[in-house]
Amino acid sequence: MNLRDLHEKARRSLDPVHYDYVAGGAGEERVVADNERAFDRYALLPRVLCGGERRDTAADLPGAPGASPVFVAPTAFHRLLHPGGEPATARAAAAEGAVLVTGTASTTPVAEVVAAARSRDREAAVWFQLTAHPRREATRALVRRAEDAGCTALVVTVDSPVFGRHTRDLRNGFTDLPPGHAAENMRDLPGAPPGALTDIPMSPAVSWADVDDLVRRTALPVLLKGILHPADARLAVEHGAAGVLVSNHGGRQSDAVPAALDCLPAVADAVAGRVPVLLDGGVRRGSDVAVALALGARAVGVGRPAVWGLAAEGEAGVRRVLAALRDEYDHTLALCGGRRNSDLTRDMVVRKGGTW
Ligand SMILES: Cc1cc2nc3c(=O)[nH]c(=O)nc-3n(C[C@H](O)[C@H](O)[C@H](O)COP(=O)(O)O)c2cc1C
Ligand SMILES: CCCCC(=O)C(=O)O
Repeated sequence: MNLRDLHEKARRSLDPVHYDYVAGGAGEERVVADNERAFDRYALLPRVLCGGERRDTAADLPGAPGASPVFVAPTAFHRLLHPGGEPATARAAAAEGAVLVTGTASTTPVAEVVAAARSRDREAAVWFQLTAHPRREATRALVRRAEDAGCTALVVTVDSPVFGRHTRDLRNGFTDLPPGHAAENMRDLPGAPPGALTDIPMSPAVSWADVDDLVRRTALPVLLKGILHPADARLAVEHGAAGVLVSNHGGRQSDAVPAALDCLPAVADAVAGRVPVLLDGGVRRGSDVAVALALGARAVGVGRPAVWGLAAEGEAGVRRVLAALRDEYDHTLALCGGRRNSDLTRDMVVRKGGTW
């Protein structure tokens, strides 16, 4: 199965405006393209004669021991893309042992998303992606909803002090959710009526003090999503983050940043093993997973590939995407002479074109 076929099927089945919302990014979409292209710049240098019959690709993640090394990155508005919505995605992720990061901008309340995941696997880990609200009481209420729902970690998006300018959405005039859809987690939050994209307000005032407040108030591990600068990775650890997610939001915020993969080694060096480093952006094949793990990631997220699976075939489509990536990754690991994820090391990734 080729993930490109599912993408094509999704493209045919979606309203073109909604397709553009998912596929598109900020500005000229240079970063969208670069995230994928970055993986093409590297090759894997295998080790041989490593002598092991069994492989174990499980990854220990905050609030998710033994998870798949491929997780579902948070993406908004699943009911817009398939009637099964977030519950379909959640069941698929749980069935594949993959962490689902469910979003603030979910079209299903977080409690229902977690319940759907647990209906497949009682131990399923669902993390909650938090967009900090300009009003602290609203942010705290969102966190409480995630905690009460049974989420096992919080993923705070830190790359969105303002919303990215999505060129295609601006051209298509896509600013509001169609009638019948709402950002359900925002219901009855102070000052945040549901019903429009713009009702998930972002806050340019968010700072490290908010991270401190969050870490103090919740017992859940707090990961920061959207770290690119190694100095911020260091700060994240100092402020009590339980993990750092290297991400440029799939090229949907700034169109002037490096590919996520190109930021990974420096962030991994800065974190120096103190907390897990994760990555999302441009992961499309099992060998991409291997390159990212070798360059210092504990696990990698997929945004658009999971959405294409959902739009094309609902729960079964998401499962196919996650199963294919994990299976291809396992095969790549075998070809690299690895038995576990930590067998992939930085010396096994080389720039294409030779180094002499
Ligand atoms: C349609 C769509 C919606 C997204 N919504 C969110 C969101 O609500 N919060 C967030 O932190 N990231 C969001 N993201 C970014 C993803 O979490 C992730 O960083 C990105 O999609 C990874 O790149 P990839 O699509 O190349 O895998 C969204 C991405 C897409 C494509
Ligand atoms: C308005 C909700 C945030 C969606 C988002 O983060 C994205 O589309 O990239």
